[in-house]
Order: sequence, then C-alpha cells, then structure tokens
Amino acid sequence: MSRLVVISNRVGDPRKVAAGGLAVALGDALATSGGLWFGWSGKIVEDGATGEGELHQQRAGNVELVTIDLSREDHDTYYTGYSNQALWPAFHYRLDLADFGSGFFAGYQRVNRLFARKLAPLLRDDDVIWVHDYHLIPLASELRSLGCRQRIGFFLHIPLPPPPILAAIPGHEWLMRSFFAYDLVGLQTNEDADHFGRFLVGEAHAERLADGRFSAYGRTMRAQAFPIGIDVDEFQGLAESPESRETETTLKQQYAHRRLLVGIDRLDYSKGLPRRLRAFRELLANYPETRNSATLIQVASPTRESVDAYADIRHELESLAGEINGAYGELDWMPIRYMHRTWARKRLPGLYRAAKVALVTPLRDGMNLVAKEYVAMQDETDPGVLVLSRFAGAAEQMREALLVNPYDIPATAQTIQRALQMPLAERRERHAVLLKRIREYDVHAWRKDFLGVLAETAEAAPVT
Ligand SMILES: O=P(O)(O)OC[C@H]1O[C@H](O[C@H]2O[C@H](CO)[C@@H](O)[C@H](O)[C@H]2O)[C@H](O)[C@@H](O)[C@@H]1O
Ligand SMILES: O=c1ccn([C@@H]2O[C@H](COP(=O)(O)OP(=O)(O)O)[C@@H](O)[C@H]2O)c(=O)[nH]1
Repeated sequence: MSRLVVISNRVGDPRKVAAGGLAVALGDALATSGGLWFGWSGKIVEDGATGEGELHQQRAGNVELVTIDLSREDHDTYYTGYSNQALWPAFHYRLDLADFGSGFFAGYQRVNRLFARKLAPLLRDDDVIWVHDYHLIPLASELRSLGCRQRIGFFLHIPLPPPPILAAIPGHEWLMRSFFAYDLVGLQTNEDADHFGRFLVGEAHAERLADGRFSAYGRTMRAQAFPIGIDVDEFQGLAESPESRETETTLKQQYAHRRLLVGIDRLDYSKGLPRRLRAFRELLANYPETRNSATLIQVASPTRESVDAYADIRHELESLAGEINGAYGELDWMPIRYMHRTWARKRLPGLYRAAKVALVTPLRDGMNLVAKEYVAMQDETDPGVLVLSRFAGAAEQMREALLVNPYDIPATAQTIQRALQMPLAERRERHAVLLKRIREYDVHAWRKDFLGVLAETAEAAPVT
C-alpha cells in the first residue's frame, strides 16, 4: 500500500491538543492511516544564528513527523507576510485588509522551494502526496521541477472567492498556474469549486473537461468540493474525560436558572466577533427577559498577533465586551464572559454540552469545525441550537441550523432569541438531521473520498 505524505504549514502531534481546524483534522486523519507529516516546526531561528532549515524527526504513534525550522526573515515574509497579510484577507473577501508588501512574495516562493528541497529526498516513488492550504500553493510545481512524478493532491481549507476578487491579487496568473502542477485540487464547498472553475476558464483560459477536470499549461487537473468533517466518535469520547465532565457539571450548576450561549473562535477578523457581540447587545436591549439571564461565554484564542489587523480586532472586541458588561452587568451576573486564551480540547465538550445555543457567525470561513463539534456534543434528548452564519462553509451542509447573515445585526439578534425559545420537538428534529449528516461525512469519509479521487486521476504527467 502506498504511504501517505501530508504537508502543511502547521504540524501537530496527532495525539495532542491543537487550536485551529487544520491541525485538528489532519491529526485525526493521519492517526488512522499513518504516514509522514511534514511542515514548519513552529520554531524561528533568529537571523544570523545557525540552524535555519534544520529538520527534526520524531514518531507519534504510526505517524512520522518531520518538521523544519524557519529563519526570522522567511517566517515574517512567507507566513506572517504573504500567507496571512496577502492571501488570507484576499481569499476571505477582504481586499481592504490585504497587503501585497514588497518582499512577501519572494519569501513565499523561497520557503516553498525550501520545503520542496528538503522533502524531495524523503519521498518514495509510490508515495501519495497531499499538500494543505494557502501557505503551500506552489509546492507541487517546486516538487515537479525537482523531478517528482508522484500523484499530488492539494486541499484548500479557506474560502475561494469569486473571480474579480482573485484577479485583484498581484501575481494571480502565477498562482493559478501553480495549481496545475497538482492532479487534484479539493475545496471546501461547491460555491468555492464554482468560483475556482470560473476563474480557471475566464482568466487562465483553461478548457473545462468532464468530471470537474480542467486542462491548461499542458496538464490536466481535477477540482471538486470535499467538505472537511470532524471525528465524531473521538470527540464524543472526549466528553467522558474528567476535565470535560467537570466543566459540564460546574457550568450546568452555575447556569441552572440562566441561559448559556457559547462562541469558540480564533481571534480572527474573519470570525465576525465584534458583530456577534453587537447582536448580543441588541438581544439584551430588545428582549428584556434575556437580561440577568442570557450569558455568552466567548473564547477568543490568540492567533497571528504580529499582524496589525489582529491586534486591532482584539482591541475592538475587548472594548465592546467591557462596554456591554458595563451597561447591562449586575452584581451577580455579567452578560459576557470573555477569555483571550486557547481552551484545551479535552475541556471543550463540557462547554459545548452546557450551552443552550452556539454562536458561529463568521463573516467568511472555509468550513468552521466548531459548528460541527457543537452539534456532535449535544444531548440528543435535549439538544442546544446552532446559530450559523450563511457565510461559513459549514452552512452548505448544515441548512437545518438557524442560518443568519452576520452583517444584519438586528436579524441576528432576533434569530438568537428564536434559538433561545425553540421548543424541544423542533430542537430535536433539527439536531437529528444535522448529526446524521456530520456523521455520514466525517473526517474519515473526507480523507477517504479525497484520496480515492486522487487515486483515480491519471499518472502524473511532467509539467511543461
Ligand atoms: O495555523 P494558524 O495560522 O495558527 O491558523 C489556524 C488554522 O486556521 C485556518 O483553518 C482553516 O481550516 C479549518 C479546517 O479545514 C476550517 O474549518 C477553517 O474554516 C479554516 O479557517 C487555516 O486555513 C489553517 O491553515 C490554519 O492552520
Ligand atoms: O480555544 C480553542 C479554540 C479552538 N479550538 C479548536 O480549534 C479548531 C478551530 O477550527 P475551525 O475550523 O472552527 O476554525 P479555524 O481556527 O481553523 O479557522 C476546532 O477544532 C476547535 O475545537 C480549541 O481547541 N481551543
């Protein structure tokens, strides 16, 4: 059987806690199949010091982890710069926040080349290679130029915007050409796949063939949606951990006579947190019965703090939370319990189970695994309600959640109130459909589906 080689910027020990859906999902997927996981070590070597590009190898169960250190300059231009200040905002429809700063693009190319150079000697002829996310779009073309002929798939975890937005990215022609070094490109939703296809045909003058295949630059590549899932059983198992049980019991006792809502996100501007708090304030203002009762626990996990837009969103959110608590709080009740830290994964089930309503209201999100985790953790006899942004990738599969437009703050407040008041029969009905769907297409089905389609693709042809 071929070995699976996964490459992503963020690498995690599949047996340990991680914040960020990619590391969680790949850890789950690799723990089943075994294989090699290659990526950044998380270590930055200060300029001038030795050790840049050094490889670290360790075994985690049946997974061999190989990680690489980055120099300060490479990290700042490739990860903080081009990946998170250019591609991330642009792909999340936020050209206003995009910075195509000088040096970013060169750093991005340099690190992709470095990854290829370090990885190529570790590869076997019959390996199946699976590259992940926007940090590494050109990796396959770098590997191909080193002579790699293995099948290579790519999965984009973030949204893919409509053609006019993509066309605003300087160098987009080069990026699109890079996709053609893959045999299969996976996207989160049908909407993303549709945008991608239209861009390839309209801008890259690709020919659209049958079965989602496109031909351009002398190669054929297939593109289709594979909505990422969670490991429902593993996550449900976590609910039995002592940490989770303690969290659940404590919160249920504390909120026995109140209504608990939960939000769990990285503190990213794409997650729509300030608008969520404004909708919550509107709820308190418009529905007096929610005062002294509705409490929102908002976990905002620190992320990419050296980027200005992330520092700005933190200040905005913290001042808003303070303002709302100041206006509505009582001696024995605060409407918002805000935590700027990462919650251990083993405690999350308890939090999900104690909350009557989950607020997942990103302005744009590739998928959003929190939405699926919340559903997976509910008590089927008395489930909570998911309020979900129509702009999260998860909304394509989770129509039975209460879908909202997070830009429409009054309507979001009204929907939260509807969630708080939803009768048991309706909650059970909606939850049962959602749970069935996330079980059917869980992280294992996602992995099998992607790798199955990749196996069907023709032998890799040389890149011209
Ligand atoms: O690695 P970081 O810079 O700390 O960021 C964490 C991850 O954020 C993004 O996650 C995406 O993938 C999820 C799983 O497919 C998806 O549900 C979510 O909507 C996306 O935002 C990013 O794409 C990853 O590369 C990061 O590791
Ligand atoms: O404090 C936190 C915040 C998030 N997560 C996990 O990080 C992932 C976030 O993935 P999602 O797809 O929702 O968004 P992303 O952060 O990848 O954009 C989920 O599995 C969460 O359970 C966590 O363990 N602790």
